[in-house]
Amino acid sequence: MINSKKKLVVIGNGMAGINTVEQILKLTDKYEITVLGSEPHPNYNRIMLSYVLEGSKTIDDIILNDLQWYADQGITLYTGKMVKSIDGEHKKILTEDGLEIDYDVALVATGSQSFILPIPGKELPGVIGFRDIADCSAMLEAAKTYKKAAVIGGGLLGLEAAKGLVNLGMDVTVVHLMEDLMERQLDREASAMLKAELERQGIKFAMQMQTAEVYGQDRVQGLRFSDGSELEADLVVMAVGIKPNIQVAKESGMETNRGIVVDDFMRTSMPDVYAVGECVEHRGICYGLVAPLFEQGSVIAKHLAGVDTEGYSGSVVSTKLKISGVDVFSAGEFITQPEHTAIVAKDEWKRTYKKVLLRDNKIVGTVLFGDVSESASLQKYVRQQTEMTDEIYGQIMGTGCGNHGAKTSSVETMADDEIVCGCNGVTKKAIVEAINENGLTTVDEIKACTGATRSCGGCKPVVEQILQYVLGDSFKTTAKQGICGCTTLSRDEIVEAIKTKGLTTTREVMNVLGWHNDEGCSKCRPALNYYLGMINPDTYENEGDSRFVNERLHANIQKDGTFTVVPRMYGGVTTPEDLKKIADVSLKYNVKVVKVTGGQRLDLIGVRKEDLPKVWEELDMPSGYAYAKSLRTVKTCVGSQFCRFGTQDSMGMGEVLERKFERLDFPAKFKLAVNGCPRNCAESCTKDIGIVGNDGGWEIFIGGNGGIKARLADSLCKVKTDAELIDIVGAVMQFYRETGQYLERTSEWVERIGLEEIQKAVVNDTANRQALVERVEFALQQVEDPWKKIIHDEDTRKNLFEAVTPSIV
Ligand SMILES: Cc1cc2nc3c(=O)[nH]c(=O)nc-3n(C[C@H](O)[C@H](O)[C@H](O)COP(=O)(O)OP(=O)(O)OC[C@H]3O[C@@H](n4cnc5c(N)ncnc54)[C@H](O)[C@@H]3O)c2cc1C
Ligand SMILES: NC(=O)c1ccc[n+]([C@@H]2O[C@H](COP(=O)([O-])OP(=O)(O)OC[C@H]3O[C@@H](n4cnc5c(N)ncnc54)[C@H](O)[C@@H]3O)[C@@H](O)[C@H]2O)c1
Ligand code: SF4
Ligand code: FES
Repeated sequence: MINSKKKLVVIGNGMAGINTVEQILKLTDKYEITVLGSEPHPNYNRIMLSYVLEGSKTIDDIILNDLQWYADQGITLYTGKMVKSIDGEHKKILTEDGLEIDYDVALVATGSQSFILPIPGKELPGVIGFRDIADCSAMLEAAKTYKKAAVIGGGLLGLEAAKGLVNLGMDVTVVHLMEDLMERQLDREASAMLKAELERQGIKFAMQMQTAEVYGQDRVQGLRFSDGSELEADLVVMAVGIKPNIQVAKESGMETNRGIVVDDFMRTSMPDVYAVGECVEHRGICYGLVAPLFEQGSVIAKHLAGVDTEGYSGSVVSTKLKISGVDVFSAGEFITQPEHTAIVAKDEWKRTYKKVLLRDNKIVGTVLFGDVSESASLQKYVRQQTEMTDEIYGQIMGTGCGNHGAKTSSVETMADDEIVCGCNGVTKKAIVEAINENGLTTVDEIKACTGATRSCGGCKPVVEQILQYVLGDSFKTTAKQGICGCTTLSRDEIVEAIKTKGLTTTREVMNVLGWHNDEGCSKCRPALNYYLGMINPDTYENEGDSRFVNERLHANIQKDGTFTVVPRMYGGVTTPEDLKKIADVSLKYNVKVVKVTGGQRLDLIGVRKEDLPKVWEELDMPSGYAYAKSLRTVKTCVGSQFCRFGTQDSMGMGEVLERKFERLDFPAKFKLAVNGCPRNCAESCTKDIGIVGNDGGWEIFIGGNGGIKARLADSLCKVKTDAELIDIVGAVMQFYRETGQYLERTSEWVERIGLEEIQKAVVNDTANRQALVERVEFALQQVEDPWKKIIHDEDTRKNLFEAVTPSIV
């Protein structure tokens, strides 16, 4: 039988080449396909090498198409085969070891190689790039013996490599040529925030350093810089960019420049020879991310299958750094120019930064740090150069009022054509249709069906949300979510392990429970610090470094770098003597504003960091904990002492409760209110615990919230005596402390645990209530006033308050 199929030979078994083959196979079976790759492996996910190095994936995990796949598709695969050139006249592919393979159509997909700086010593053992499995294995092996690594280049690759090496226990310095990290993707602000976060995660930096030489005898021993200084290193990773592999093209006489020159249909200057991927130069641009390469592959697949296509017209690229606990996103233009209108929001406390650039009111670029929840929408707006409107402003900035006030980044409001998976160009609509039409129930099934999540994996949380949204109640997460990217363990598993294994420090938890990331991240470290303190209140030593800056300094940082001081005023009641002290201190330390807070306290705004201990000393009042995940305030109404309607002494009870439970740590901030009668002047309905007096005693409400996600409190129970009230309040607090997830407010906790379950634990089961009360009493015995402690601690005063700037967790 005569084989009527055309011979398609692909040179390069990497991500772009095989993605193109996959797209061709979806459209046509008219090609007999042969693939030649110089690496000894089947096609794997190069992007995930960062995760292999970091320790969260193995080589096996990152194989995209195993050998069986090639066999199943009828593809002839040659691994470890280096192609030398293409003989266009005789239509043959020639390999370095003398093989000749006929072709009708050839596709060059040879990718890039690491750019190695042309400096003395570059060939010393221990100097490598980071491009393939071999490089990754070499680094994993080196880390077993050697301890000091230098990564040259503070771009995406260098930073991911550095984090991986830190995880392997190495002492890592990133040597960067420029003033800012990732200067090709980020502006100065985001770069600085990124650097601070990575330093916190254990990476050191040598900025604005030009490497002149790698020195060493039989192996690298260090770097010498152009200013004559040196850095010791027994492993050097060069991550200073990439160089397209164009040798085959040059040898074959194709037009090349930096890359292989192609037209909009990805045709090279040689007849019937196409090119795709990082080796390509299209309209003067060589791309280094998979999304544009897969778009190129789609054009080739359509063209070769005879499906109409407009051709490839270039891509707007966006990038995300793949380091757990560091969310950075950038798309389009990112440096503010005079012609731009810039929308900028920076939150130093939450460590988030958002910049959106407009030109002629069109969205042309964005940089996000810390909160990248709007990245998908912004990517679309940048790609389409969407006109800025009030609605879009409200959506992406999460501000404004009226209809566009609410932050609406949920999948429910996401447009159908919004691209969810940037790497593979998969829209929300495609995912929803795939779920509905094929009865999909897991992210893995969506991956197999649509390709979403298959490359960098950055879109997985959104894909999971879409799945949840489409399936509603029948949604079950199959892939268990860890508390952060450093672990797959849930909050309950971690708390259980701390108890059963007797773990005592955050580092011990991370080591014993196999954290992917030795240092943890800004999500898990404060959470572990809380769980450890909650479980071992008497023995656990609070780790200040694992707390947010406000909790370390016991004051709230403001946008101008000054702090606020809120002294405790039990039940919102003060005295002329205390007011006088507050006035004196405010005058003496030039407090900018004295503000009455929503919780009936006085807020001294604008205190300089170095003055904080002196302010506390002279105030001689307890800390009001306005900065902490702790009992903030007990708001009270006038109550029966003075009010005509009051049946209960709300001021008195508020003071009792506040004195009793102050300084107790909770998963999140905690607020109370006590009212003398159901008129509810102190607004119990929006508090974590709201107490309302009635004729026969008190009614207790829980789970109220007046914040972004407002929620009216649920009635928990009615009690007759003050003693019963205090017991149940204590039991609710302890039950929340023991079962709440770190940062989960009671409004979410009540919804998650269920009101009935809480009633059972703290109202109906009196023995359980008693046990909770005993545990909360025990925890309360350990608390002390932080301000008092600091006032008498010279070292802390000097190091924490008189040092130049606080390092922000
Ligand atoms: C560690 C790391 C992390 C990355 N992270 C991301 C990320 O998060 N997001 C993102 O979008 N991109 C990321 N990238 C970039 C992405 O991996 C590349 O853009 C993509 O792999 C390029 O695909 P390609 O097919 O053009 O090249 P490659 O995947 O490099 O494939 C080319 C293949 O051709 C082979 N070859 C070369 N010459 C010949 C020859 N003469 N004969 C036979 N075979 C040959 C090579 O050995 C190689 O296997 C990352 C890259 C690295 C190294
Ligand atoms: N998360 C991701 O998307 C991701 C991750 C890894 C790699 N990649 C891709 O892989 C490719 C390679 O990444 P890369 O970071 O090497 O490339 P890059 O070109 O993005 O960054 C190289 C960095 O090295 C710096 N540099 C250049 N010469 C230097 C010198 N002599 N000394 C010190 N620093 C020097 C540059 O200033 C630049 O910041 C890129 O295409 C990148 O997009 C992407
Ligand atoms: S809640 Fe009742 S007791 Fe309290 S101030 Fe208002 S009316 Fe008076
Ligand atoms: S965005 Fe990279 S896999 Fe989806």
